[in-house]
Amino acid sequence: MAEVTLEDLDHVGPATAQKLRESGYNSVEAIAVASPTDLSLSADIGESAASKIINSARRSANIGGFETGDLVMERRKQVGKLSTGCSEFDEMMEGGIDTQSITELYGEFGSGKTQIAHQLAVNVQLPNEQGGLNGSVIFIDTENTFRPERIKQMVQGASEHHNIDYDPEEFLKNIHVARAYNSNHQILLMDSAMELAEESKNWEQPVRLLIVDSLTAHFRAEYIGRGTLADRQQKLNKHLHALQRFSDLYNAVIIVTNQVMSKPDAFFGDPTKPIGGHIIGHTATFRMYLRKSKGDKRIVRLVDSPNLPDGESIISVTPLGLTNP
Ligand SMILES: Nc1ncnc2c1ncn2[C@@H]1O[C@H](COP(=O)(O)OP(=O)(O)OP(=O)(O)O)[C@@H](O)[C@H]1O
Repeated sequence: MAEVTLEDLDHVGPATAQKLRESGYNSVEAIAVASPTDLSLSADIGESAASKIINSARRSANIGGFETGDLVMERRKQVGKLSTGCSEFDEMMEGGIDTQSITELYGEFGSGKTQIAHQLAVNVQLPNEQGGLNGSVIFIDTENTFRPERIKQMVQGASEHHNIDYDPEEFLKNIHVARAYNSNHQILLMDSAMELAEESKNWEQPVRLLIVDSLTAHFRAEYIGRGTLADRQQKLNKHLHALQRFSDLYNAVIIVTNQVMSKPDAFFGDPTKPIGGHIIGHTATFRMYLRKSKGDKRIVRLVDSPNLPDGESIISVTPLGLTNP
C-alpha cells in the first residue's frame, strides 16, 4: 500500500502541508496524535480546521478509535527487547527492556541511573544477535551528565565481551545529544526528537532509544512549593504523553531517570509510588528502583510492571560498563 502523505489528508493543501512540515509535523501519524491548539498555531489555521485535519489523519493512520484484542496482540508482537548486558537484569525483564513503553529508573544520587542510560545507548546500537536493536539514540540531557568518554569505555567493554573490534567513534556518531536548559525547553525538544526520528527512518540505524536524564530535575527546581504542584503535574503529564507517543510511533525504548531521596520527598512523595500519576493509554510503564550495595554493586528492583512480577537483580558498574556481579 502506498504511504499516505500529508497532501492526501482532507483539508490539507500544498501550502498547509508545507507549514505543517516546517513545524515538525512530518508524518500523518504525528498529526494524528497532535492537539488542535498546537496544530492551529503551527500551521496558522483555525482550530476547527485543525480538528478536521487531525480526524482525517486519525482515520488514515487508524489511530484514536477502539481496537480489537487481536490487533493489540499484533502490535505487542513488534515489541523489541533491549539487553542490559547483565543476565539477572535481563531475566527480570524477560529478555530485556521493552520498546513501546516508558521505563523509569529512580534512585538516590550515584545509584547508577546515568550509567545504565549510557550502557543502553551503546547496547541499542548492537545487532539483534547481541541483544541490541540496531538503532540510534536520542539523549535529552538536562543536568550535563552525558559523557562521550564513558561511551568509549563501554564500547571497549562491548568489544571485549563480544570479541568484535567495535569503533567507539561510530557509536558516538549514532548518539544525538541535546541539552535541555529548563522544563519548557525539555518539552519543546520532543518536537525536534520526533523530527529526527522521522528522518531516521531512512537511516541504516533508525532511532530506537530515547533517554531523558533527568526527567524530573528541572521540574523539581522550577516548581517549588505546594501551590505549584498542579501546574507541575500537568506539564509533566504532557511531557510523558509525548514520550509515550514517541515510543509507539518509532517502536522505541524510552528511558527516563528520576533522582529521589531515600526518605519520602515533599514534592514527589514516597519513592515507591509513581510520579506523574498513572500514565494513560496502552503504553506500558516499568519502574525500577536502584540502590547502592557493596563496592560497585547496585540492586535493581522492578517495582511496577504491567505484565511482569516484581523482582530484584544485582548488577556491577565497572570501568568497562555494566556487568554481572
Ligand atoms: N568510569 C567508571 N568506572 C567505574 N565506575 C563508574 C565509572 N563512572 C561512574 N561509575 C560509577 O557510577 C556511579 C555514578 O552513577 P550515576 O552517575 O549513574 O548515578 P546517578 O544515579 O545517575 O546519580 P545522580 O542522581 O547523581 O545523577 C559512580 O559513583 C561510580 O560508582
